[in-house]
Amino acid sequence: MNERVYFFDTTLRDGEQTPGVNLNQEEKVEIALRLEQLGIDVIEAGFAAASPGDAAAVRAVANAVTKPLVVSLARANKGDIDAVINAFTGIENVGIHIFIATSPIHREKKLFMSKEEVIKKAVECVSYAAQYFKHVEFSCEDATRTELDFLREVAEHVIEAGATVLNFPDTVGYTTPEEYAQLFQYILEHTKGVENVRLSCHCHDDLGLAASNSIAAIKAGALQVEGCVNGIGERAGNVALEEVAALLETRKDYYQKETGINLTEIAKTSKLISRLTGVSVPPNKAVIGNNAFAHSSGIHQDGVIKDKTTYEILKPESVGFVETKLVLGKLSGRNALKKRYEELGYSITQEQLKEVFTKFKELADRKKEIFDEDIIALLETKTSEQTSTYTFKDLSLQVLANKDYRAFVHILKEDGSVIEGIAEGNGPIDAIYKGIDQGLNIKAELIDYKIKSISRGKDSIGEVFVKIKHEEALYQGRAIHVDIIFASASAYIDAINRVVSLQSSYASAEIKN
Ligand SMILES: CC(=O)SCCNC(=O)CCNC(=O)[C@H](O)C(C)(C)COP(=O)(O)OP(=O)(O)OC[C@H]1O[C@@H](n2cnc3c(N)ncnc32)[C@H](O)[C@@H]1OP(=O)(O)O
Ligand SMILES: CC(C)C(=O)C(=O)O
Ligand SMILES: [Mg+2]
Repeated sequence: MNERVYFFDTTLRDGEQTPGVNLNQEEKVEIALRLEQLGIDVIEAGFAAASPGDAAAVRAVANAVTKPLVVSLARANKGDIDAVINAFTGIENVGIHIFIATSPIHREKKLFMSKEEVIKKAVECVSYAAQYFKHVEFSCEDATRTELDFLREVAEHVIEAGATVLNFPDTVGYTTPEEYAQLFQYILEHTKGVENVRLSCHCHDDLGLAASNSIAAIKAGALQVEGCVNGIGERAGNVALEEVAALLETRKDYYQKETGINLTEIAKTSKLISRLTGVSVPPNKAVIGNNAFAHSSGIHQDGVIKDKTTYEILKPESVGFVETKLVLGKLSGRNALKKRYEELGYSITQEQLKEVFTKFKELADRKKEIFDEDIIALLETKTSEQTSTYTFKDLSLQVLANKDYRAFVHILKEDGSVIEGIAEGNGPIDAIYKGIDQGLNIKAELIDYKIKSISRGKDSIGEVFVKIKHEEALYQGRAIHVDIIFASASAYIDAINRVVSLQSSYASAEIKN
């Protein structure tokens, strides 16, 4: 039978120590209820002595949740402990978390206490709190910079005084996986009474090792992991609990541990915490980042289409995300493009795919990300161009001394010849349209011109609609392109193609008659 690892969430306490984060009572309760859904075993709801508001929030959280145990942090002094006792008066399933720093740096430079004084304070406080709480967690702050034999000494004393959980925080993110594992092994092997308590790890990410250190501690025998969803917290943050949970699940074969975490709740919990704290999740963040299940290169996309396990070790739906994302862009291949068309309801032949893929790559060279609207537009453009007599080729513009424009427009005819039209106008579009008229020797009046962006972002595709009048009849034209000048010229030529096509159908009707 696999051992059970307990998840202690301190998003509402250490997480609130993230610079700029301040959660009010309602927000703490909302997050706590979600943490309960996530399957968190212990919720550290705050630091009762920090402010009357936090004491009230800690109480409100304890009243709101049913299953998880709720604790409040307290320094090793009677005042802080009394604040927790008062906050939890009359509530079941609560506990206290008392801490004092044990490292020489903190003893000498912050607390101004000797080893003996630290032990005395710790014992006094744990014994006092144990009269009120069945669950008393004790933390040796800055444990990873503490002499190992002193840690053992403190541990033995507080176990005797009534502590039920012993936590060895890597307060400043200083330790390494090997060293942290050795700390737990040492405590487990040498501490009297250790079999009566649960050992806990608490890692900060100052050197980017919070997850590696936490997992090393678990492997070495820690049965509780403390951290925050989204990895928020003081400085570089705490370990991201979702990473530890996902790792223990994905590599159950190796770690052989059970947890109470409902992985499918991770996405919702992460989003709520991000919204209420205002701390956004980086796109590349493991498990919860926007890109965590997005594949952008052709070879990966091809693999994932054939079988997701080629490039996914975790199913997005297993952590509450809807689906794998294939992000279309410059590095995508035909298989991903075809799949997206099919998902959007367009079935295309290999021949069509070949043609549209060339346009797709041209577009992708100009745009960072290709959206669904873009690829639909590509397909539609292709269809309308199939019947075109004239196609816009390129143009150049000159600004004249009087601020008018002169346009040199090149139009490709069906037979491959290029027609040039030159004209002046009071704006670039006016000059281009007059240039097209001149080149094609046609007299059309522009009745309407509209431009809108089809997709998202600064490099979005522009869609231009034009309406022209020719010999009393109205014709519409439409074109899309990332370059709006290109789209404007193409839309006008599209309308002219409709004039030409109607004229040629009249002509053939007359011949038949
Ligand atoms: C590693 C961690 O994350 S620890 C948790 C950190 N979280 C917080 O500090 C958030 C809440 N903190 C607060 O609101 C305030 O700091 C309070 C209300 C707790 C205390 O405020 P103040 O009384 O003004 O003290 P201040 O914060 O300036 O200094 C901390 C004092 O606690 C002492 N102290 C620090 N840790 C402990 C401890 N674990 N046990 C006993 N005393 C401690 C310090 O030595 C210092 O004492 P001093 O005033 O005699 O020099
Ligand atoms: C209060 C303790 C547990 C803490 O947050 C730390 O040492 O990082
Ligand atoms: Mg901490």
